Parts: sequence; structure tokens; C-alpha cells
Amino acid sequence: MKFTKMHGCGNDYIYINGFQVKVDNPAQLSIKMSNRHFGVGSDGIVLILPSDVADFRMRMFNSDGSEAEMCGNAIRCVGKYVYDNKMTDKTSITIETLAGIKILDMTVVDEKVTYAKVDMGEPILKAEDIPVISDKSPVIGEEIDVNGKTFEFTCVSMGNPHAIAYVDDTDTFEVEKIGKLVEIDEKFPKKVNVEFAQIIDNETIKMRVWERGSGETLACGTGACATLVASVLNNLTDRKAVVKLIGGDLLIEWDKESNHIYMSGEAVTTFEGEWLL
Ligand SMILES: N[C@@H](CCC[C@H](N)C(=O)O)C(=O)O
Repeated sequence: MKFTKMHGCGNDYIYINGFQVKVDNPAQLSIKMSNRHFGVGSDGIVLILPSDVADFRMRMFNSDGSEAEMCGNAIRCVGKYVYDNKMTDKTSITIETLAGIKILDMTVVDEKVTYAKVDMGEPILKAEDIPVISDKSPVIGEEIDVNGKTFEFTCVSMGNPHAIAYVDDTDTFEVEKIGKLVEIDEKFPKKVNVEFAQIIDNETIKMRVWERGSGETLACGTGACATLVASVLNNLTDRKAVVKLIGGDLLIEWDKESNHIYMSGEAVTTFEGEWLL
């Protein structure tokens, strides 16, 4: 089975062309292929599929085999994949996800790099729709005790659930130790992606992420969008900011008029291969 390895800001997935191959058990395949010692090594796999309602459809599986509703870094790579592989000649395309249909506008730099701006739709702030068990809605400053310390989380869904806390220094913060406990906290019925953010100024946020189903990754597109929304709700930044992740930068804007979030960033192809197992 042929595959393509791509990343967005270091958030690396294995892309499989579902027009050419049928994957019977994508959850199991994701666990196997994502293994960094016995497989290809990745944060998960992404299937590129035909759609009845959009130009293409994507399904995204974390490295533990769980399926996510949406992936911001992967959707830019899907755009690059279908354009580079001549499955479309359009640079503006629609992609169906479990979180709805998203619109992408691409700027092709060269055969390796493409920039894409994605209309990520409206953030979901109602507690039961995120979902998070809370008396508040929107959920701002939800206290969660972890390892004898209380953290205040703001919760946002971008189709998938996120909880954002502010810390003094993301470089030294114990992302794994705290993130893995918050991910499975009983307040989150579908588990949660956990972001730790540091405000640099009103147009710049540093962020590290503990992803549901994959652990710490170098970047999270939906997480960057959720963090910008949380930062606006907490009066910490403007509605447009650069989110600086370990693997690169994403520009995020929350448009006041439409209430839509726009995410801009790179999509990079690293290699192609053949899976033999
Ligand atoms: N890295 C992604 C999000 C992937 C899914 C996430 N781990 C989840 O389970 O919701 C992104 O770039 O958005």
C-alpha cells in the first residue's frame, strides 16, 4: 500500500489515498503505522476519500487508533495532496470532515510546500456541545485539580474538544505530566485535547499541546484556533494572532462579523513509501 508522509508545523501524519485502496481497519492500521520504532512513525493516519457533499472527504485517526472529528494541520495537507496528485486543478476546495465541510484556499509554493488558509467555521462554546461537564457556559476559568495544583481551563470545541490553560513559561511547563491527566478527567466525556498557552503580547501566543489520542505533538491546528478563541474570551489578545508552536507558526483570526475562525499555515510533503505489513 502506497502512502505519503506529510506534516503541518511538525504535526506529522501518514496520508493514504482512499480512491486507490480500501482500508478495512483504519484504527488498527493507525496504531501500527504510527509506531515510531516498528512502523513509519507519525501522530496518526489520514484517509483521503470521495465525498457526496464536498470535493473530498477526510478521516483522521490518532496514533492510539481513535478517530477525531477534525484536524487543522491535516486538512491543509489533504489540500496539498489532492492538488499535487492532480486529483483537482482547483486551489480553492471543500473538504468534508466529521466536524462539517471546511473551505480551503491554497497558495502553492513548490512541490514540497503549500500554504493554505482554512475557514474552520464557528467555535462551539456551549458546555454540553464541547462536551464538558460544567455549570458555566461559555466555560471560562473551569477549575480542575491535577497533582495537587488547581488549573483554570477555558473550554472550546472546533468540532473536537479543547481545554486551554495559561502558564508562565511553556518551555519549562510539565506538559506530559499534567496533560495526560486532564485528557481523561471526568469532566470531559469524550476526553479532551489540552493546550498550555503563554501570552507574549496581544498578537502573539506561545502554545504547547497534549493531544487526545496522540500525546504531546509539535503542533495542533484546531488547538491553535481554540487557544486564540480562549485568549479573546479571557481578554488576553486581539482577534488575530500568531500562535507559535514547537514545530512552527500558525496565523489565526476570529472574524467578528461571520464568527468564523480562519487558520493559515504551511503543508509539507516529506516522503512517499510503501507499507509492506
Ligand atoms: N493535530 C490535530 C488534531 C488531531 C485530533 C485530536 N488529537 C483529537 O483527538 O481531537 C490538529 O492539527 O487539529
